[in-house]
Parts: sequence; structure tokens; C-alpha cells
Amino acid sequence: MIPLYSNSQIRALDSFAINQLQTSGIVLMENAALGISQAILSKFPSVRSVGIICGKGNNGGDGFAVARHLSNAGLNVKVIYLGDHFSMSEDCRTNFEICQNLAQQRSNLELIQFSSIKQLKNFKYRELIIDAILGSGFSGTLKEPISLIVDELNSINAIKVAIDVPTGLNADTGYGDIIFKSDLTITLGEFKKGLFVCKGYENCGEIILCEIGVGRDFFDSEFTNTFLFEPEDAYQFLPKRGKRINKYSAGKVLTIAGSFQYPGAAVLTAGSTLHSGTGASVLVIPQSVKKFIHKKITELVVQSYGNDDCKFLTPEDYKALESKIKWADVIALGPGIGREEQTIEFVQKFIKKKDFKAAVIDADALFALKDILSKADLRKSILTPHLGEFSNLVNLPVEEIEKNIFEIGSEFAKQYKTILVLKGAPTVTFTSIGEIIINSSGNNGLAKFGSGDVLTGMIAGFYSQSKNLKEAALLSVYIHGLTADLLLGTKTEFGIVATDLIKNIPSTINFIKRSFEKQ
Ligand SMILES: NC(=O)C1=CN([C@@H]2O[C@H](COP(=O)(O)OP(=O)(O)OC[C@H]3O[C@@H](n4cnc5c(N)ncnc54)[C@H](O)[C@@H]3O)[C@@H](O)[C@H]2O)[C@@H](O)CC1
Ligand SMILES: [K+]
Repeated sequence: MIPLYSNSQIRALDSFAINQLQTSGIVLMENAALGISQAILSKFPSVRSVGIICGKGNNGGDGFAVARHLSNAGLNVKVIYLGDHFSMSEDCRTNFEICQNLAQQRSNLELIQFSSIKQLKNFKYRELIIDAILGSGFSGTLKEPISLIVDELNSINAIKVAIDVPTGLNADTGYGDIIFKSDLTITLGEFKKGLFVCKGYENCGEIILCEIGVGRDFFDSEFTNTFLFEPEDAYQFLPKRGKRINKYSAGKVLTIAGSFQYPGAAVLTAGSTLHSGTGASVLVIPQSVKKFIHKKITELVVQSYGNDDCKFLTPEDYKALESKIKWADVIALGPGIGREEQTIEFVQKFIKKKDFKAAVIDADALFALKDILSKADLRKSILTPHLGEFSNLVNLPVEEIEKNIFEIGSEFAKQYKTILVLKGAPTVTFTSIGEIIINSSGNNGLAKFGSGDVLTGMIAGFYSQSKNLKEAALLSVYIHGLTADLLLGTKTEFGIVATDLIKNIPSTINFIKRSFEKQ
């Protein structure tokens, strides 16, 4: 997993370099600018005209230094700068002055002091625009004129590159209101956690790291609880299947999903358990939908509860399911069970009785959990809400959660000693000991009915084999997303549906194995 850091840790690197290593700030800035320029030149070799907009702080200083290097490389560079000589930070001013002196001698470098939004028309025909307005020093909300400038820059059709952090994004929280929308973010020193979630995920484009010339020693001993999941982690978390396993030792899953109204959810959830390697998968559904299910998947053992009129779960059905609940290694509970009052009572009874060894609690079961949350023992559970379901569970508006996703998610998982898989773009998993793991696969083709049901089945399926809650959750989220990514080539994000995901879980596992297994 790739460690991700906070703004204050990056600032600590700064002062480590300056105070302990006695590297001056201007040297760090120069190293950063060289790395940024080289990255731009190698990624966009055909670009000839560049517009750079520089703020007054050190992010702006980086911008002036990059302007110099790109001009040295023969590109035509126009800089619009926001500060004046007196308001700039010291290192920003130094690079501004060098740039100003150079501009007097060169025709391919021009500096314009910002005075009106209209000046941005100078950037209309630039092939590439670099945002060096604000970086890690940004806090609060963007003030005018910067908010207006960012809006205007976002409307220009050019390649966009952000230095360190797109202006307007809080690199600690991943939130912001008006944010520079970049295709490439070249971040300095280390990866910052806010780049990878919520608005960061939406606005950063590709994210690459640029070293500032002081090596990695500082971060080797720096603690973080936040990580980005990598393909290697998926390979490592794949359950090990011994040569002598049988259908029971290869995992027993009981799926309690579906109802007369939503029978498809049962098929998707239980079907996903099978395709993830579970040995014995049993699905329980109301008697009235049994025929429908049997036609869909032959490998499933399907048990029904209630009589022919039974359309949804009730607390009375618990008795009939009790032995199976105790038998299974894990229960996949919730997709499509509906929100009838009696179904809610069933779920509450299920959670209170604690007869299960482990459970993946999703969808309508999360809705039912809300009223008993404070008393629920969720230590052997994985909760898989999307942002809307989580908002209902914790009684906070979605926007509030997005503003503080790391803190709110982490507090919840720690308080209930549970695994929280907060589904979104991207999905973030929180563990009971405070780890935060951001997923790195998936695309918007997953934003469809049924894809959550598939994930629930996969988590139960992988857990039944590995018996490791955290690994099963992370592996499933990653494979779920990667399956959608691998389907992009043929189906596009418009055409991917939940059954495609189920069918392709095995080829995604194969893809991961082939990528890492020794030939
Ligand atoms: N961390 C490091 O090791 C290095 C950092 N460098 C650069 O230094 C940057 C950080 O520099 P600074 O600390 O000077 O900060 P920034 O340059 O990111 O921003 C500082 C400016 O932002 C303004 N500002 C803050 N909040 C605002 C808001 N809501 N609306 C409008 N203006 C606002 C402040 O008034 C100040 O003028 C990094 O992002 C990076 O680009 C590099 O020079 C190289 C080394
Ligand atoms: K920036």
C-alpha cells in the first residue's frame, strides 16, 4: 500500500530539510521546479505554448521557476501573477525577479501582473495551463478574485497541470468548493491524502510525485494511518487455496437477500459468492420467489422460508434460518430484502442474537441497523454503505461527511470496532484500529443498480475462504473495481452491468495472478 500524508507532515519535511539538513528553501524550490518541468516536457512533448498563473506564496514561486525552465527549453511561456513585489513570499520573490530579468532579454517569456479577469483571455490559445496559484498553504474557502480566476481557467480548453495541489482543494480533507480541474497533478515531497478522495479524486487527474531533492529518509520514520491500495496488495490478499480443501473447507456462505419485490438482488449477491471461490453457498429467499431463483443459478443451494404467500422476511422466519446462520462462516445480509417493518425486526433480531460468525451488512439491512446502532455488536461485521446510506446511519448530511470523510469514517469504525466500507468514487475502507485505505480501481460504469449487491457477495465469498475481515473487504473492493476497469474496453462505462461484473470476477483474479506470479 502506498502511504499518504497530511499537509502538516509535508511541512515537517520542509522544516527537516531546512533546519536539520541545512538545505535552503530556494534549493528545494529549484529541485521541485526542475522535476515539474521535466515531467511536463516528457509527458507533453508536442506542447509549444504554456500559460502559468502564479500566486504569492511558495506555490507561486514554483510556478515562476517552472516558467524559467520551460522557457529555457524553448517553449513560449506567458505568466500571469497575482501578487506584487512586496506581498510575495521570499522564495517566490526571488524566482519572480529572475523571471522578470529573463523576460527582458527573451521573446518567449512574458510576465503580466493580474488586474482583471479579462486578462485570462491571454490563455485562451495556450496548449497547456499550469496552476501555481495555491498549494499546501490553502485553507478555508477560496476568496475572490482567485475563485473567479479558477472558474475562468476551468472553462478554457487546454491541457491543465496543477503544481502540488489543484488550487481550491484542501489536501488534508479532499474537499473544496471551487477547484482547478487538472489533467495532471504533480505533487511535491510526498503523496497527500486529500488528493485521492472526494473532490480530490474528481479534480486531480493523474497524480505523480516529484521529489524535492532530500531523499526519502524523513518519511521512512513518519507514521501515517492512510494508504492507497495497490495491485500487489490484491495479489497478497487472495485467499490461499490448499490442494486438499473440500467444498465446506473452501468457505460456507449464507446469503439472506432478495424479496418478492427485489428477487434479482438475491441472484446477484449469491452468484458473486460462487464466482469469488466459495465452496458452499446457500441462499435463503421467501417461498414466493423460489422458482425465479432456481432458473437463474443452478450451482446454488436455495432454501425458502414461509409459505407460498411469503414475500419478505419476518422475525418468525428466524427459527427456520437459525441452524444455517450458525452453520455459515459468514452471512451476506441485506440486498433487496426491503424495508417492511417486519423485515426490519428480523434484521434487528439477527444482529442482537449474535448467532452468526461474521456478517456483511448492506443495503436495507443497514437501514434496519440504524435504530439499534448504539447497542449493536459489530466487531465481526463489515458494513458496506454508500454515502447516502452512511448519511442516514450517522444522521449527517452527505456534504458534511464529504467535507470530513477521513475523520467521520474513522471515528465510526473505531467506535463500533467494525470494518466500514464506504462506497463511493473512490471507495474508502476504515478499520476498527483507525486505518484508512483508499481504493485505486473502478470507474463510473459501477454507478448502477446491482453493483453493490455484487460487492456484498464478493466480500462474503472471499471472507469465507480467508476468514480475514479487512483483507476480504479490501480485496473485494479492488477486484470489483478492476473488473469494471477491464470491461471498459469492450462494454464502455455505459454498458457495464452487474451480471457482467459477476461473470468476469474469475478473469480479473486470473489477471492479478498472472501479473504477479513467477513465470
Ligand atoms: N513542501 C515542500 O517541501 C516544498 C513546497 N513547495 C511549495 O510551497 C507550497 C506551499 O507554499 P506556501 O506555504 O507559501 O503556501 P501556498 O503558496 O500554497 O499559499 C500561500 C498563499 O495562499 C493564500 N491563501 C491561503 N488560503 C487562501 C484562501 N482561502 N483564499 C485565497 N488565498 C489563500 C495565503 O494568503 C498565501 O498568500 C507548496 O504547495 C509547494 O508548491 C516547493 O517550493 C518546494 C518544497
Ligand atoms: K496549485
